[in-house]
Amino acid sequence: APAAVPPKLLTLVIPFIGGQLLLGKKLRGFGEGYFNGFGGKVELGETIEASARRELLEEAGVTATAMQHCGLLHFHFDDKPQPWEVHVFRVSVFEGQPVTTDEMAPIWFQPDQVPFDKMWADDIHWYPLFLAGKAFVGSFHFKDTHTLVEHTLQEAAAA
Ligand SMILES: Cc1cc(-c2ccco2)c2oc(N)nc2c1
Repeated sequence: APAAVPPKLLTLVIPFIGGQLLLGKKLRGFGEGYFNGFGGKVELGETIEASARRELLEEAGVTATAMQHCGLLHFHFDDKPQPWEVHVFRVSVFEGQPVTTDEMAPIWFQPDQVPFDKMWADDIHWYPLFLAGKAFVGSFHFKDTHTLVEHTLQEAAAA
């Protein structure tokens, strides 16, 4: 059987505080104008959780003081050989004030105002579970970065 390509590990960190979500608006480069949680690649030698904290500090300028792993999302793409494994974290307390950088503007949203039309196509499926405080596991098959073909999603045992 063809050797499986190990998944690319990524983190996705979303503060959910006082009933509001903090998302980052990409100001330039890949995905300009799109909104997402904060995150990126897990580097060699760092734990997934340490990577999540680092990304939140680098991208939003705040330090997570209460954070829980709440989701595991697997992605595979028709146009990429390597699958992606995204670890989603909910931050309920952070220290500091969110900072706008030249790359990213942090913006607070009411749950019913999340701009799904300017977000990854998988988000509209799992955000309801995230907002309900659930833990979840999902698998998403993308044709390319913008085209979601099919997905499965389950609530998981409490994180
Ligand atoms: C394939 C993929 C990757 C990411 C991602 C962002 C940061 C780290 O991984 C996603 O984020 C969302 N919301 N959907 C996503 C799909």
